[in-house]
Amino acid sequence: MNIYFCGSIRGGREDVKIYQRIVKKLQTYGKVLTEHVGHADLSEKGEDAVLDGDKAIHNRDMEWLTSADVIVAEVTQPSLGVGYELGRAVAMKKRILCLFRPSSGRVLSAMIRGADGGLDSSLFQVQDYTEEEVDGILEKYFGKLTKS
Ligand SMILES: O=c1[nH]c(=O)n([C@H]2C[C@H](O)[C@@H](COP(=O)(O)O)O2)cc1CO
Repeated sequence: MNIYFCGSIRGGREDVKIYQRIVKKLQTYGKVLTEHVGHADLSEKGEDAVLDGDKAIHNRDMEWLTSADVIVAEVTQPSLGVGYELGRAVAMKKRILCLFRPSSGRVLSAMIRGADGGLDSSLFQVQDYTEEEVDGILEKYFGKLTKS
């Protein structure tokens, strides 16, 4: 299974430890295409090693998104890139799980919270969580996915 993980980079790296934890768990279910999002040494400048810069990052990520079976996004730290990826993924009719921590004190964008399809089986789901709960939430989500 190809998994595309979204997390803030230029939007700020405050949550990188949580991204790392999520990526590690996701790797037990399949190939995480965007593993770099969880790397502690990736700063909010973004990936600078890519030769063609931002265009190459965008085009590579859109290819990965197209090939993904499921998208998991940590949406607590607001990020234009993550919002864009989610919009593109919705247009591609991908299966999407968004994870948000209310303990951050932030209020999630209505454009994300409001996109939740409601039913457990819906393509777009938003799940509020605390860090301790994240492994269990992913186990439940991927448990259902692999059965369907
Ligand atoms: O260097 C990068 N590499 C990369 O893969 N991205 C993608 C993956 C992340 O889920 C998302 C982060 O967007 P932003 O940088 O606007 O926070 O965009 C974004 C950047 C920098 O914008």
